[in-house]
Amino acid sequence: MVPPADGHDTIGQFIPSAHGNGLVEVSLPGFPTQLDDRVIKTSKQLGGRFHYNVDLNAGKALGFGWVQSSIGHSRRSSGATAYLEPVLNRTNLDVLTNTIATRVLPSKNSPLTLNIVEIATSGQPSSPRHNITATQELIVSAGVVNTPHLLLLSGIGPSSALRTAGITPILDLHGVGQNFTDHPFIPNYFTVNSNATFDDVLRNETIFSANLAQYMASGQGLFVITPANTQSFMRLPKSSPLLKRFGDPSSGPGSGHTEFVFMDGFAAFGPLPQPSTGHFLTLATAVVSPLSRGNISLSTTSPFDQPLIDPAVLTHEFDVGAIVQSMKDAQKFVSAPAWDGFVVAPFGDLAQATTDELKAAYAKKYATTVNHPVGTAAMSPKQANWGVVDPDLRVKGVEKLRIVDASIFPVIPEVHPQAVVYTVAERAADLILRSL
Ligand SMILES: Cc1cc2nc3c(=O)[nH]c(=O)nc-3n(C[C@H](O)[C@H](O)[C@H](O)COP(=O)(O)OP(=O)(O)OC[C@H]3O[C@@H](n4cnc5c(N)ncnc54)[C@H](O)[C@@H]3O)c2cc1C
Repeated sequence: MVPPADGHDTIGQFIPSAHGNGLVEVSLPGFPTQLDDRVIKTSKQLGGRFHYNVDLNAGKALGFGWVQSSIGHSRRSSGATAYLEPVLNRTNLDVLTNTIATRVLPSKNSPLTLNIVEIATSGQPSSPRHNITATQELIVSAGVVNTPHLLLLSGIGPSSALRTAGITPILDLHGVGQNFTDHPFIPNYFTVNSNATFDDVLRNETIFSANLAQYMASGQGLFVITPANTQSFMRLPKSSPLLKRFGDPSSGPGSGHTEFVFMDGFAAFGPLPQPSTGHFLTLATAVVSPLSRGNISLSTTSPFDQPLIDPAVLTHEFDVGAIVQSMKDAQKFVSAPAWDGFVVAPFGDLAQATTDELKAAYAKKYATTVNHPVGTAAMSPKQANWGVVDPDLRVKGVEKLRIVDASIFPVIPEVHPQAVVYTVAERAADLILRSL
């Protein structure tokens, strides 16, 4: 945890002892918005399911509190900046840019050993192809969409679907590309009585350029934030009929079912563009323990064509019911006294979404994903007949091929996934070292 960009006093905004000094830099919001105090005050006033949580990353994820972002010294801190850049001068490391892996290939059929990667060195369909053979093992980390894409192109996946797509199967592994899970997300828009939202920054090129210039020159101002400074994770009410009907899909009583993210302006998620006039609050709500499952499949046999992605957003009734509950919770939250004189009214279709049925229709119209997909090469127990990798992240039924990315998550975490991806990667590094 490093100081926020604006250097403000963070006492009471996080629990220092819950944070270490790892490689990825994390900080609290470095530019205040007019929503921040209102959110914190309301959560302290309402309590219960809406309670304040001083540090959402200190082991108890429920409640309302400050967003912690992987931002250090006003810049994004990431796997690239924290882990890769510092070791780029190592003699045993080569990074090939503008290069894509097009297939993994066997060096031996019995036992099936997949330790050759075919690459296209200029990243174009016409690029020359080269094969690189790993002496130890291949590690695929192409992400939730492209890891299953690469496996399917290589003939690893559901055999009948592969044959239909024109690929000769080399390993019948049904889980490849299945179990796609993401957090469905909707914007709840409210008109507000304020000229200080970020709406005019997005509408007016001069104001936008001034904000950008300030950020570039000093690392300060609006562009230093994500732009959400506060958020929450909430449980459904204990009496919710959804829990009775579907059981509890979360990982336990300390984990959320829904999330709120507060943005000080019109965030154009979903089908509606930013209106040309007016000032807004976007209270985005998400389901973080969804039961809908989508999939990734081949559109063609070319590695240069995107695969088909079916995110299956809000296709399970639990998810629809939970997002409707989040909309009611959002309305209750912004009706608290701290918002008096600021929030004017629900905006657009939300104003008409007065019943559960109409809220569900609104959610289906406006839903998108939070870009938190996981699960398309899921980890399962060693003997399980489902899943794609064993607990040591080795691909089932294959030698010398491991997967390390968010595709191996069997279930979606009820939080944002970046830190969990890094945790998996750290664990994988230990497993790989131990196996050498
Ligand atoms: C717009 C957006 C916003 C997000 N915001 C947040 C957030 O605020 N907080 C949070 O926790 N999470 C966020 N996420 C989610 C987070 O970024 C992902 O969960 C995480 O990056 C997944 O890591 P990964 O290693 O599985 O895959 P990735 O980070 O996607 O890495 C895969 C890598 O493989 C490369 N690759 C793919 N195919 C090939 C190929 N064939 N050959 C060679 N290389 C290939 C890609 O270029 C990429 O570099 C966001 C995601 C998006 C898209």
